[in-house]
Amino acid sequence: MSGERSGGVPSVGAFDITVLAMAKGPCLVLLCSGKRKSGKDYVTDRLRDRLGPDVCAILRLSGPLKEQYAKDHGLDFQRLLDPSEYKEKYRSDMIRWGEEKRNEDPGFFCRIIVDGASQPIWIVSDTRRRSDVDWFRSSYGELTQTVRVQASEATRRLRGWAFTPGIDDAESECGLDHGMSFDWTITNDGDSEVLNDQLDTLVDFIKLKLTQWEHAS
Ligand SMILES: Nc1ncnc2c1ncn2[C@@H]1O[C@H](COP(=O)(O)OP(=O)(O)O)[C@@H](O)[C@H]1O
Ligand SMILES: C[C@@](O)(CCOP(=O)(O)OP(=O)(O)O)CC(=O)O
Repeated sequence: MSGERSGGVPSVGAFDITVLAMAKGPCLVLLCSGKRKSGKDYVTDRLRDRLGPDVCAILRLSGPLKEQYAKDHGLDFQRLLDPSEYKEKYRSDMIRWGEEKRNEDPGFFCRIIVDGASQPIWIVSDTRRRSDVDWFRSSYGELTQTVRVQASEATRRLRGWAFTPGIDDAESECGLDHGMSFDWTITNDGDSEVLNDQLDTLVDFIKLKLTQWEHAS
């Protein structure tokens, strides 16, 4: 169940849970959002560390977006994935490019990232727009839960953030600021004990859902 591996080979438990997830669909879809440098990637990575990669998939809407944008513009896809200045240089144009795609088809990136996900717990690490939330809610209904990662501007500045007009005041950063009530809010201001306590509570909830899901016919 925990996805433990022995000698690099998936355990029977891990295999079973994958088969179950492929047959039943996901157990829980966590839609994670937060401002730049709030720690969305950090927090979602820590959640997956606790649950194990056989149980938990991190799905990034920006993954297929960056991949196609990199191909079209002759850029280094891997470098666009890092929390680096390279990504920041292209962010504004990637936003414009992604919005063109979403305007044609709001589910475009959502469908790509869920395709083939074989784990029961899905964490979408970068939900930014109401259309993303709407797509997941209409596709997975009550399996969806929203998670907001929160950090103060001071903390985000320490992590390299600086307010950039056209980005920090646009839909990409502000699309979920109003009209949403989040199921979970994780405060990630640098105190690891505070963060761990919040993750413990969320992981307990996820494990409970997993147990119910495994035993439901
Ligand atoms: N609780 C934390 N402890 C240590 N470093 C953190 C923490 N949260 C975020 N960071 C670091 O801050 C930077 C920005 O975090 P990241 O997860 O990339 O933010 P986002 O995905 O929201 O832009 C990264 O270098 C990350 O490792
Ligand atoms: C064009 C983007 O997808 C770029 C997002 O890149 P990341 O998801 O890596 O960003 P942060 O983690 O918040 O720094 C934004 C969008 O509006 O789609």
